[in-house]
Amino acid sequence: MTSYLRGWLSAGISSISPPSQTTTEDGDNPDVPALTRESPPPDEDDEGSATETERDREDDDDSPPAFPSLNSAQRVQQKPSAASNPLPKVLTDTQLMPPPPIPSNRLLNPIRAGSGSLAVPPTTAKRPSKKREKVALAPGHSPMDWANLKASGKDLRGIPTLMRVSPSMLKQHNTRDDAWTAINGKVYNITPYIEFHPGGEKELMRVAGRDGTRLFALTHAWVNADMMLDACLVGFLVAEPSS
Ligand code: HEM
Repeated sequence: MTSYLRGWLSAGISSISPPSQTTTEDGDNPDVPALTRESPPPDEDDEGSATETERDREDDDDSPPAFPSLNSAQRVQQKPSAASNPLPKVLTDTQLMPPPPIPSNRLLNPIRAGSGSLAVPPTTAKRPSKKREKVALAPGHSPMDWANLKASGKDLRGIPTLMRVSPSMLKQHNTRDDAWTAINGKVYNITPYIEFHPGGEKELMRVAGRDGTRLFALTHAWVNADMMLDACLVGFLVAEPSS
């Protein structure tokens, strides 16, 4: 180990010439060792005499350089054998990827299939027993008008703060002018919505004064009650307080 280090050190030092033999760049600090030039440039005289004739010959060559240069991108782009074969290669039927398999009947018709990840929710998969009536809404009562009314900032709740509503409290709000219903645990004042309901007043009033979650879901599970009635939120349905 020691001999290895010694050998390595001496080899390193030998490549550095002693300060006395070198001329440093600034020339006035002989203590700083400088690297010896392993291959000093040839003498100027030598260079001149050896290449004189070659240089003369080069100077005589007046042929311009190739343009575009031989390895330029421009040249490469022009290169493809497009000239010889201008048409792109067309794959035959056997070379093409086969078409995907035809989906099974079950995926195409989830309602008939009965279940499966693509099936519609069971609440609306069943044919309604009664004919559904869509009511002609009075002018100024379109879904867009309802959205505008909600956004107007008008009070549609009829109460100052949100409340806990028990089923017995809910029951008291069952008239057209004061109708509340509960859907998914939230209690809404549905009176302002009556004239905007596409299913009509009569159908909507079926849930007045009671929990309408089930009937609502059975009728139109796709309707987002939370979004439709957010401005009418009165409070939250709670269990009857024990007396
Ligand atoms: C309580 C909150 C309710 C809200 C926010 C509400 C909202 C809506 C909306 C947005 C539609 C139009 C749906 C569409 O075009 O796809 C609709 C239609 C309808 N709703 Fe309601 N609804 C409510 C309650 C009820 C209730 C309790 C019934 C009674 C069963 C009912 C019966 C209907 C009917 C029959 C239609 C029209 C027929 C149809 O579009 O297929 N709705 N409702």
